[in-house]
Amino acid sequence: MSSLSWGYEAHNGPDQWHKLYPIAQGNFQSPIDIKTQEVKTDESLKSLSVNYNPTSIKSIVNIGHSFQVVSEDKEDISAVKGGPLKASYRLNQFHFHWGPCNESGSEHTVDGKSYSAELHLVHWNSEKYSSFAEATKNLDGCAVLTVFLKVGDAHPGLQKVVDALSQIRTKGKQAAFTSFDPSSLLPASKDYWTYIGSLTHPPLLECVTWIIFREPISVSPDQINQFRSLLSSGEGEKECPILSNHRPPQPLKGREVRASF
Ligand SMILES: CCCCCOc1ccc(S(N)(=O)=O)cc1
Ligand SMILES: [Zn+2]
Repeated sequence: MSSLSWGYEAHNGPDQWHKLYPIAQGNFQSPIDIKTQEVKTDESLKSLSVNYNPTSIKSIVNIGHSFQVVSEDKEDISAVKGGPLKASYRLNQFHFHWGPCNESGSEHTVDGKSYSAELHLVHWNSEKYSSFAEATKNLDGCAVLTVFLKVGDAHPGLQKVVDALSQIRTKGKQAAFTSFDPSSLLPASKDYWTYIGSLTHPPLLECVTWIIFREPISVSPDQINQFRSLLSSGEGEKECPILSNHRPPQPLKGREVRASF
C-alpha cells in the first residue's frame, strides 16, 4: 500500500494502515465501542454550545473515499464550545461514514451495535492554533461532533445534501453548496458521550476530543443509498462505487468514556 493509496479494501484497508502509519496501533485510536455500563456520568460536564451560521457553508466535494461539505474557517463563523471543550472550536467540514448494507456502516458502536452510518462534524481549536492542519498535531487540537444515522423515515435536513451528490459523482469533483445549516442534522437531545481519540483514517493523528450524541437521527434507505452511488473512480474511469468507508472499533487502552447524562 503506497501512502497515497490507503483505502477500505482488503489490500489497503484498516488492517494495513499501520504499515505506513504506525500510530494506527497507538493508545488513543478511534473509533471505539462505547460500553454503556462502563461510561462514567460526569455532572461537571457543561452543556454543548453549538453555533453554526449557514453562511459559512461553501462547497461539497468528492474526496474519493467519502464526500465533505466544506465550511469557511478563516474566522469563527460556525463553532462549538462548552461540554468537555476548554476553547472555541471552529467548524472545518462535515462528512459521513457508511457501509455496503444498513446493518453496519457507523465507526463508533454502542454495546457492540453498529448504526447504518455516522456523521462527523470536524472542528479545530481556533483559540490556540492557526489552521486545522496545525491543530491536528496537538492533543487538544480538534473536536468531532458525531451523530449516528439509523434507517427509518427520511431526514428533511439531509435531503439537501443528498440532492447535491449528483453534481459530485466522481472523485475530485466539487460543487457550490451554500446556505445550509448543519444544526439541522443534530438530534433533539444533546445528551452525549465524550473521550479522547484520533482521526479515524490516515494520518490517524491523536488530536480529537470526540463528542458522540446518544440519540441517532433517522434517514431513509434511499438517502443512504445515494451515499453508495458516489464513485471513488474519476470521470471517464471504470465506475467504482464507495460502498464502505468505516474503520472498525479500536482498543480503548484504559481510556475513560464520560457521559453528560
Ligand atoms: C493533517 C491533514 C488531515 C487530513 C485528514 O483529516 C481528517 C481525517 C479524519 C477525520 S474523522 N473521520 O476522524 O472525522 C477528520 C479529518
Ligand atoms: Zn469521519
